[in-house]
Amino acid sequence: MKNDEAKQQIAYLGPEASFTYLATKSLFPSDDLLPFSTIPECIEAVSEEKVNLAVVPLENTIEGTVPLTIDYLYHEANLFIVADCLSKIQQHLMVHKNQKDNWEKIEEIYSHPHALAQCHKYLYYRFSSVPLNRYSSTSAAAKLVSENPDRCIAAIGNSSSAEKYDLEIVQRNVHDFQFNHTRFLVLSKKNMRLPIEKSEGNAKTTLMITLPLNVSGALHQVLSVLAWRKLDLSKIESRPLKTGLGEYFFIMDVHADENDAMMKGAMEELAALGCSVKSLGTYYTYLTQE
Ligand SMILES: O=C(O)C(=O)C[C@]1(C(=O)O)C=C[C@@H](O)C=C1
Repeated sequence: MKNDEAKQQIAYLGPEASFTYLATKSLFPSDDLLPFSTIPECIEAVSEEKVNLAVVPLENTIEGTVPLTIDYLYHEANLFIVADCLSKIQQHLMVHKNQKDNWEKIEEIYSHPHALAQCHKYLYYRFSSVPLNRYSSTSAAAKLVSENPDRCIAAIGNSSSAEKYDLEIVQRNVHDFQFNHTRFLVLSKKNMRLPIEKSEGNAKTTLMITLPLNVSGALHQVLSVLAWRKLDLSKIESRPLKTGLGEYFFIMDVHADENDAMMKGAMEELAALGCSVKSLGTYYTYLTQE
């Protein structure tokens, strides 16, 4: 990412060597990267202007949405997406070097819940009686293992965290499906676009839409508004409004600029139909190295 001004402060889900760190480092190689322990803390840091930007995971090809990110963006924060990026995810099983000959007798496994879920089949068939402990990130799990040389415990995470925390990788690529990618968002308080050197495809806009309650065919109307304008959707997902069962909001990615005449018209028409529509901004996808 080009950066002509002074160094920016970028929040990420830490500690160092998490998947989010690797994505952040690849996007902002010469900025100040600040680790936070949870996704909400990253989002709040940028909302409270303690940092310029935050990088958070949004969705994964195996496990789907990271609900905390979407829900926090809808219910708690007022931020814009200024770029997104796709990273290849390879999960490895790692132990303390003192335990490398005992790894088949592991007593507990730690990792981020999304990472554990990406390795569900492997863990189920190989370590069915071993407790799986959800931890704040894959790198936090690796750090925990490094701080407990006498315990026969393992972490699941990437090879950078094995290197950083001096662990032994005992099984490589334990994720259940080979095509494993996570999409990360770069969030800002300002609605702007980051200048990106290696971007892929056209601009994309993320919309959060709430339908009028109890109107039959409301979702069909929303889709029609986009369809007749030939606005291409690449994602649609519903999440609970948290107001009652059966009440949802929708997050949609539309392949168009929010300033295009067709998008402006669509947003006006959606509002006229009684929907509440919020644009999280127009941005480009950055390609990280495979
Ligand atoms: O735990 C990490 O290393 C993270 O950066 C979080 C996270 C996630 O929330 O999805 C990021 C990418 C992988 O999909 C697994 C975990």
